[in-house]
Amino acid sequence: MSRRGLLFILSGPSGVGKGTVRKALFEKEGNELKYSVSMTTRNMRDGEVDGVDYFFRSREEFERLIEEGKMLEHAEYVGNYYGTPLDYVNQTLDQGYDVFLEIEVQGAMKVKEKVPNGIFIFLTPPDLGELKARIIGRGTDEMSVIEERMEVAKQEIEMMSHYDYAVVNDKIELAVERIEHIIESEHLKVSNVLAHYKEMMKEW
Ligand SMILES: Nc1ncnc2c1ncn2[C@@H]1O[C@H](COP(=O)(O)OP(=O)(O)OP(=O)(O)O)[C@@H](O)[C@H]1O
Ligand SMILES: Nc1nc2c(ncn2[C@@H]2O[C@H](COP(=O)(O)O)[C@@H](O)[C@H]2O)c(=O)[nH]1
Repeated sequence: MSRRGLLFILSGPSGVGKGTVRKALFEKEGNELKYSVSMTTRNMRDGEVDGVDYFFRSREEFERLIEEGKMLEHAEYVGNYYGTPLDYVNQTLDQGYDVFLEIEVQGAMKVKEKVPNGIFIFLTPPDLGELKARIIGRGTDEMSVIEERMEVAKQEIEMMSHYDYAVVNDKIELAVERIEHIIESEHLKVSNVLAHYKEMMKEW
């Protein structure tokens, strides 16, 4: 594989279904798309596995990695750090694989500054009532945190204009199909096809 991979960023308000849709997408996509596991300082939830769901790290370690320039982006979200380890993303793109990030909006905007040719996808809820119902239904947050997440969600929805695509998560399978279509279309863009041919021609 000679072409550098494409970087896809799935973002959107808390509870809209980013994790659910991403997992369903990866079950279908096999090995072609690589998921970048994030790092966080929040506590592990029941059923979560270190290195699979997140790299769970202390605040001290996270801050050291920020200082050392090891994070592509990071954000403080509801009292904890979340961030994308830089080396994995760079190495995987260099190997020619597409990389997929699932991150909140502040972090996505930082990636946009650093990687303007990333493909930014905003996952939207069918409506705000459904968003709140999903966060409550998940049963992972206390009511005060849910209210905080809803306030952040309203500000985040206003950031949609900075994204390339908006995908409504009404039904999981439909949201996954919409994202698959986006990935396919991005591969057909002349700029991306041309980059692939330019790399090939260097080798001839
Ligand atoms: N299309 C959908 N229809 C109904 N429920 C959904 C749908 N997508 C996700 N959910 C449910 O909504 C809840 C929130 O989903 P999920 O945890 O994936 O959201 P998230 O955006 O990753 O949240 P966070 O940003 O807080 O990590 C879960 O209980 C999930 O099962
Ligand atoms: N800026 C980043 N945000 C991230 C990253 N990984 C996950 N997230 C987002 O944080 C919130 C909260 O997640 P939760 O697991 O505590 O519910 C959610 O919106 C995630 O998408 C990251 O690397 N950078």
